Amino acid sequence: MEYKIGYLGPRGTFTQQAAEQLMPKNRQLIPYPSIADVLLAADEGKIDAAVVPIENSIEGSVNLTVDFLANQVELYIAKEVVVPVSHSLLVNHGVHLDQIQTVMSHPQAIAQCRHYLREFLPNAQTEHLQSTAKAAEYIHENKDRDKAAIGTVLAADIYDLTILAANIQDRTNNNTRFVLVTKKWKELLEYVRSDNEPWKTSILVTLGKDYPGALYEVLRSFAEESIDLTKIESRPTKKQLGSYHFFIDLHGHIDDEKVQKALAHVKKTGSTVQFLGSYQLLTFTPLKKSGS
Ligand SMILES: O=C(O)C(=O)Cc1ccccc1
Repeated sequence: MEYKIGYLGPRGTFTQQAAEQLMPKNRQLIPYPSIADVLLAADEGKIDAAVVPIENSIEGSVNLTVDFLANQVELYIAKEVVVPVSHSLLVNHGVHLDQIQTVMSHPQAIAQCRHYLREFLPNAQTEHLQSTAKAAEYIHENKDRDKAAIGTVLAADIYDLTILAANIQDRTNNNTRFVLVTKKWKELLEYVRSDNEPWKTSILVTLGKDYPGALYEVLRSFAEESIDLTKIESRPTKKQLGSYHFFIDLHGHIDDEKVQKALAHVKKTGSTVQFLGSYQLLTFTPLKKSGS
């Protein structure tokens, strides 16, 4: 069995590196031009699963991914991986820093390199593209001599670019969480599960009606079962201003008795619970060839 795994492409993205490790065997990796495209392809059954970034240690949630999983598609997280993100400034061969007028990349990559850009390219414009590798591919194809891309060391190799500066991110501890999401959750879970890694579960809670202590009641349900929450984040429901739902990550598997008990209690308080997946963390192995 070969699984079709889509990822935010083109070749040379951080997402590709995550995808390679999330599904090391029996898979065909297929690049998609945007997060929306790859999630919709998985939702429509054109591919078996998608790999997308979901959260960054500096910039926070990747809202597009989180909102899609909540509202637009029915996909479940089967595995996660945390990838250390190191950005490089990529140019066509022979281009110098003082020639660069535009820096192109994924918005999060540009945001993560603000200090470098302010110090070394204070007059350059920035341009947002769908991914870091798209920017690298663009300047390669157009042979631009006044543009640079922020991207991976891998992209420099693929698109035949020079690394003008490496490790240009503001913080050395720049990590991004990527998830493997699928409609075939049970099947893929069997495939990617590891023996002794603890489980996490992601859910989306929508409060039934707004009354004092509604969120407190939800949180109490988990506290009473001694369930550890690792993340809680509110996002607008997009239905009306001031209406939110809550993304909650917790320790445990959806089938655990205490998780079931806590969720039953949450529902009893009038809130709804949308399951987003139970999954384990894969430990990322850094590439041998790296920019550092
Ligand atoms: O564009 C990429 O290479 C991605 O995989 C998305 C991304 C962008 C910036 C930081 C982490 C992931």
